[in-house]
Amino acid sequence: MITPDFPAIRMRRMRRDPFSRALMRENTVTVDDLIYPVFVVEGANRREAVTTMPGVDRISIDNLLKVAEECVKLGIPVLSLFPNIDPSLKTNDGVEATNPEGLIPRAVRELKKNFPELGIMTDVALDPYTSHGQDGTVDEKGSILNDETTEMLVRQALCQAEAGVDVVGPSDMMDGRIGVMRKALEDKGLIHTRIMAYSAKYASAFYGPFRDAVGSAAALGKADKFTYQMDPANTNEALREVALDLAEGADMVMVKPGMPYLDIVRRVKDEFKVPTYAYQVSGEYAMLKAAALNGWLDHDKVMMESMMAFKRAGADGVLTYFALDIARKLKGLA
Ligand SMILES: NCC(=O)CCC(=O)O
Ligand SMILES: [Mg+2]
Repeated sequence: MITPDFPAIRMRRMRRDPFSRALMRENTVTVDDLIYPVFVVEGANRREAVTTMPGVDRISIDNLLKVAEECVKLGIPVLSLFPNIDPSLKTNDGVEATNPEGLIPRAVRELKKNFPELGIMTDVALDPYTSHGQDGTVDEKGSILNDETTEMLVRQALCQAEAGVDVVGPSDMMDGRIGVMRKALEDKGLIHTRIMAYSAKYASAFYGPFRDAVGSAAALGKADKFTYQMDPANTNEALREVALDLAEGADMVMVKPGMPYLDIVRRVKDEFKVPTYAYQVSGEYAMLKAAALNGWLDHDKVMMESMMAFKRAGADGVLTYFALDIARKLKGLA
């Protein structure tokens, strides 16, 4: 069928050449969009592969400093730290998370001493520290206690902030934790610590490989996190969660997982117009890597296209295990 506008309007005209494609391009991916999550372990010169995340290692603090140096060289603005804690330190309440001499506070101090200009973010959550792999204290009946957990999270956030971290990222989904955390930080004079709230974190099966990486998979077993993380069926609920975290004092909000939840990213950005981030989680990384390793997908092309999809959905930045690969690609080094 011939439409009245054709051939006056030919959409293919602007797509014909690289120059006109560049002129009409609506979104771009830059190194400023990247937050690089890394897994930290105790010890010296340790580097252990996470088998379910090809290309990702758990590294000791000395090796972490080398990674940080590369991030600075490449211009990656922020590193985000996740610990793999020795099982002997894990308890029901996860109190090791509040130890100022623990793995993460030490890593933060070393990083800030050596690379003061590199942004450092920490995970505020108890699951790497609990004997049961849940993100909170569990009572006799198996319930995750909200207010007791929040108290511990506040102590964890203060401990990280006192070690000098720039951004705390509460990823636990307890109610009311942003408000008490913000107040506690202010009361201690820690007025510059930014809070990136994992506001809309879904109870997703895409976190599987991450739980191997931090060593919480075995402890968690067949248990799930549906009493605190969001139901993947819901959208409006995510907007309420974001509204609450902003009202309580979050500087930035996050949607997690990423690619299967781009509709949520777009709605959050449209509704609130605040700094909005997405987490391309371990399972998303694993599926792209696995397909690329099999020769079924072009690694770099799907990596860059997935980043562009986040930008198009309205994300201001993305936590991604591809961050180094993306930065090297953008700098023409890979
Ligand atoms: N609190 C951080 C995570 O749960 C990360 C999940 C993932 O990468 O799968
Ligand atoms: Mg909430």
